[in-house]
Amino acid sequence: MLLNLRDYETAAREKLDPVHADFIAGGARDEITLRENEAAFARLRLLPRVLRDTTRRPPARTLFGHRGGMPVLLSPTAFHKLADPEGERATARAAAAAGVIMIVSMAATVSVGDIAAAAPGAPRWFQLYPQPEPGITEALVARATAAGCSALVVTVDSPVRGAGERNRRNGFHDLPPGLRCENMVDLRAGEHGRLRQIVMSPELTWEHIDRLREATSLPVLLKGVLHPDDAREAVRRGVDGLLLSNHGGRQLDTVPATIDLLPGIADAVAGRIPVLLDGGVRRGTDVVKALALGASAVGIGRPVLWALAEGGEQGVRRMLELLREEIDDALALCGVTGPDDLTPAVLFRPRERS
Ligand SMILES: Cc1cc2nc3c(=O)[nH]c(=O)nc-3n(C[C@H](O)[C@H](O)[C@H](O)COP(=O)(O)O)c2cc1C
Ligand SMILES: CCCCC(=O)C(=O)O
Repeated sequence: MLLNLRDYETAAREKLDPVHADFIAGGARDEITLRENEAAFARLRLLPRVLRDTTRRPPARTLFGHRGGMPVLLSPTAFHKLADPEGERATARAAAAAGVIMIVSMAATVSVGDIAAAAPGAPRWFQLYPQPEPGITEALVARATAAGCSALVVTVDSPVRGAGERNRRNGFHDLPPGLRCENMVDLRAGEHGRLRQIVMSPELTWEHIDRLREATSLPVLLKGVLHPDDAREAVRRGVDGLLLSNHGGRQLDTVPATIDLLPGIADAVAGRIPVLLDGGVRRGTDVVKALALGASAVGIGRPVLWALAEGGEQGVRRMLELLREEIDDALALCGVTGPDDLTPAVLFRPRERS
């Protein structure tokens, strides 16, 4: 029975090639961070208020001009056609129906233009691994802009590709025949959408971010800043937002859970730019915890791919509906009457028991 986000993984595994299921589920190395993301949410305790009339509770927020129905985004994930033949088209339609922003992966198996055509008018952002050659990065930005993307999410936690040992054991190194990284087609001579076209480069520096910001008028968010000093540097350089993420435990293993890093990052940023968070969000209570600790919204990664594999567009729609119901339920039970009630006071701290 599909009662919650975790149930979609079980259902999806019955339909997916086990090698592809491992690609989705897996993390880097010992998968310590992968487990920690969910474990850290589970360790936090909520402390509700009562008798406050919570009839009007959804804290809809405006993010770069988009007022969402719920404070959830689809984090960028590669290769949706591994999960469903419609791939990112199906995801985009489901996101549009739920009124949530889809962050299209640079490694999508449908081009960003075709994704836009599948869900015209829907809010979407584009995720980018900056390429060492500025011309290629700029060509990608041009494709995303032409497809109506309203923000760029630049992934900065990948100077090298994460070491997923499940993929190594399974010999999964590139897309199966017939599938391509469609955003990359015709960008480099002699390459036609193979995964290796997406270069994860140790050469990247803050200057690449400055240059990207000069080349676009779109808001630029950084995905994968974990250190408060880097968060301050991002603000200093005029970055428009942060997506606090450890790549779902797929890059450097043994970094902390994002929810444990959030208070430090929120302090460093001090409200000057929005901070979003992803990693291990599976429950409405996880969303409430992240908002209470200073996130403007949260992203979900794997549950989207599991739901897509389970039931295509309808699967993702239903999964998002379940999450919406859970958020609503958690807010009501916490006694939250509006955004101002979402403060760290919603969280129970044992040492402040009086
Ligand atoms: C199968 C898969 C593919 C991913 N592909 C990308 C990607 O192309 N670009 C990126 O920035 N992050 C990528 N991520 C990381 C997600 O954006 C996100 O940070 C992570 O999945 C959030 O954690 P969660 O899966 O626990 O919700 C990927 C994650 C998964 C599981
Ligand atoms: C170049 C594709 C990378 C996908 C990714 O980021 C991941 O699998 O975590």
